[in-house]
Amino acid sequence: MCLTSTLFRQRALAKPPSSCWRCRRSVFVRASSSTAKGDGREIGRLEASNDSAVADDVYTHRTDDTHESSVSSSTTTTLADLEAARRNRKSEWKRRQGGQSFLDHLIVTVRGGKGGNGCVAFHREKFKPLGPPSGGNGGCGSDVYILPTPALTTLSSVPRRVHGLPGGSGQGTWQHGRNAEPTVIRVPVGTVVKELGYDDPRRAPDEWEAEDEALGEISGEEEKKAAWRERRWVHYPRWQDDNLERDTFKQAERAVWREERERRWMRRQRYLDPLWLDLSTVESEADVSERDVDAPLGLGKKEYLGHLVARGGGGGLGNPNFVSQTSRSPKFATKGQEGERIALSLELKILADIGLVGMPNAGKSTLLRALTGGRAKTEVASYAFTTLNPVLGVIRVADDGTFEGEFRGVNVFEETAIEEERELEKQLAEHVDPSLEPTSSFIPDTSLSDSEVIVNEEEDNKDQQPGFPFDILESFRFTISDNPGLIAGASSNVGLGHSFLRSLERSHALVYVVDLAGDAPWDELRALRDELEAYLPGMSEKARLVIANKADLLVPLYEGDGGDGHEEAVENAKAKLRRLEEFVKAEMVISEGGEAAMDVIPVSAKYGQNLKKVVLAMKGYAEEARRGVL
Ligand SMILES: Nc1nc2c(ncn2[C@@H]2O[C@H](COP(=O)(O)OP(=O)(O)OP(=O)(O)O)[C@@H](O)[C@H]2O)c(=O)[nH]1
Ligand SMILES: [Mg+2]
Repeated sequence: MCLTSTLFRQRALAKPPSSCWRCRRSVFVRASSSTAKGDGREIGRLEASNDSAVADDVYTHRTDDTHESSVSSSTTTTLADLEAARRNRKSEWKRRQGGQSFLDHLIVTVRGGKGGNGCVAFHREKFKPLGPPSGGNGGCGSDVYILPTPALTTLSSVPRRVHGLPGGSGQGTWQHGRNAEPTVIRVPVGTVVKELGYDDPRRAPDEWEAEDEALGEISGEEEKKAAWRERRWVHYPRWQDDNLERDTFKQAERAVWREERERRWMRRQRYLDPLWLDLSTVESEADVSERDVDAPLGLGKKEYLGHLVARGGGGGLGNPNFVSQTSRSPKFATKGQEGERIALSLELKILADIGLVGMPNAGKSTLLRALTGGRAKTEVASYAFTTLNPVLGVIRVADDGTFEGEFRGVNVFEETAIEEERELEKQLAEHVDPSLEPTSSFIPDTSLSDSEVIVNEEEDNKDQQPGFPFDILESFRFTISDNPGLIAGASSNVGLGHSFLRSLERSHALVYVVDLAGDAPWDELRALRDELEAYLPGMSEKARLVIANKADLLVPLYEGDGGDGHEEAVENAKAKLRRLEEFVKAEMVISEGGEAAMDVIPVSAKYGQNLKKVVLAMKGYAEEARRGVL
């Protein structure tokens, strides 16, 4: 049943639309139609059952019945789905704010190249006025491949529409057209490619539906028939009418139709087994296929192009192909075939050893900056949803647990450039002090002079080069991904939704980050666990550790040491931490590791306190994962 009619009956639409918005045909379907016809098998049967209808039926291929069956499985779409889709669009839009070039989900429409046309020509030579037919065949359109490429880290460089190149047309004196070069879509390693299903509303029409659509706009049977022929045949100049009368042409037309029907049927079969590729490793030809032993000697080694996703159309046939006993000089040739059209959904899953999961403002980005000594360029600010897309950081650890961030000696990790820029803009807008310059990303140690601060920043750049002293100490490295904040209700796309969690699916271990200074960190933990479960049942079992951040706020470090209220603050902080630990013991067990409770480590990411413990624990998980224990 047509989706638009369903929506109308649910009163989601005020009046019935004149055409189905998904397949864009003006067929409006009866409410009583059967829902059992929705699969591609049925479509294939209906297509195949048109056996005897040849010349008159060739241009009206898709009947209303097939239209009904093709859209019948959409009936399950409800208003809640539409609302979820709207929220999804909104959260995607939010994630694209601020010129973010990171892209981890994309729908790409792919079209194989069109085949070149065949040629109608006759050989001409001196003293030989009536030469044989000599039109060349058209070349094949380009096939489209998809190739995982290690140099890419985001899908932003992948075009949304990919059209293969057309094949060259055939020419006189038996010159065949050139086959088009293959087209390669390069995607980052870790991309999952899924073909959109037949009933997916985001799917673009395939090559046959596109033709039906174009022909559907033409009124009158004769005109449709003429348009159908126009798309398939090339005639010798001024011989079109004559050709249409001839039996040889009618025979050829029937043969073309039979072959076309077979291709249509095969295309529908493809919907039953949609493409699904997990491109997690870099592949080479050697991994995938054996070399063809029958290939001619001396043939250069073929470059590996990746996985074939859409075939280019075959080239048209030149007029020598239609020579027969009864027709020695056929004056027609076929045009090139359309390439396959498919819609692919690309999802990028970042592979990190550890994934940070926490509410907005819990301090995930500050933690990543502290662990990498500020090398991971993730934004820190005091408002929710500062981080809009996952950011990866590499943690380098020495044997004794010293990590690079600690080694760099930066004291405080605070608000980064964006927060400062906003502050500056605000002040400029209020005309406070136009000469105000943004300060350094870090608040330096008060014992350093201004000139030393600058040196510190220069050294920061130098550290990127080889020869940094930590290179000698480093014995292990692992990756952490900082993620946008997850909030209760994210599963229904509240906030930024939880689409970014797809990156965490492939992380070996997850670590919760909660704000210990908040009112009820245990409630935060519960909500986080529930959201992970709502996203993917069983996903919360990957969580291994709870980091209780912002411990410094409970017991101020630099003020009142031993002063009034300090003892009391310490006692309160201890009591809160104990309560959190009890909650974790009671509710957050690691089932895989034999019902053990998760560790809770209080830290201050901002001031780099107690991070060594965190690093050692994370290192343990990463090592376990590499040994295949996790
Ligand atoms: N006092 C104190 N403040 C912290 C600490 N860690 C983070 N903050 C502050 O908390 C605020 C939020 O920090 P972020 O690192 O941006 O938090 P986030 O979890 O990445 O937030 P989103 O990206 O919005 O999800 C910033 O103002 C930080 O300076 C800490 O250990 N102590
Ligand atoms: Mg953040």
